[in-house]
Amino acid sequence: MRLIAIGRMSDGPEAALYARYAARIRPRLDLVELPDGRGAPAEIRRREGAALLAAIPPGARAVALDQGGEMADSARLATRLQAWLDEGRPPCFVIGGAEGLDAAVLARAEHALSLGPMTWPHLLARAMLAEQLWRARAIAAGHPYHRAARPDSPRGR
Ligand SMILES: C[S@@+](CC[C@H](N)C(=O)[O-])C[C@H]1O[C@@H](n2cnc3c(N)ncnc32)[C@H](O)[C@@H]1O
Repeated sequence: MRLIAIGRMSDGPEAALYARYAARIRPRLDLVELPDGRGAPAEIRRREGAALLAAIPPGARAVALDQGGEMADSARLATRLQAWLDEGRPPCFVIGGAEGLDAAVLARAEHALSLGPMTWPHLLARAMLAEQLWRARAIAAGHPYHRAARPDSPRGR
């Protein structure tokens, strides 16, 4: 599996968090970091979008991380991920920069995945994705890391 993302992580807390989960994921998750674009917001999105598109291998199953994407629960993601792997087309996840993903990247993606309706910083989104991929693989393997049971919320949804 691959993760293509805008921005370079230094040795900050986001990098440590990402590394903690990414190291556990099988099949392994290769990280490709691309530099932040320069210019006005629309130009940044366009330039970063072109770089992201160029980094997606031809024929790869691109999966965009996007607020407007599917809001799968962890079990659903586990099922999806297993199906993608069984098909022999592992996902190539794509995370945008501060200006978000260009429309061309969203159009290229075969699937869009949401981490919820809130906007997350792109470096944190990487760590959250890595944790969810590790959790998804733990679910698929029957590993006790994931505990699905939770009480009904008194506030509803
Ligand atoms: C700071 S966000 C970009 C915000 C941008 N204004 C937008 O609306 O997309 C940077 C990247 O992190 C990822 N991201 C942030 N929040 C997300 C969420 N709730 N679900 C999925 N991806 C998210 C997306 O790939 C996004 O392009």
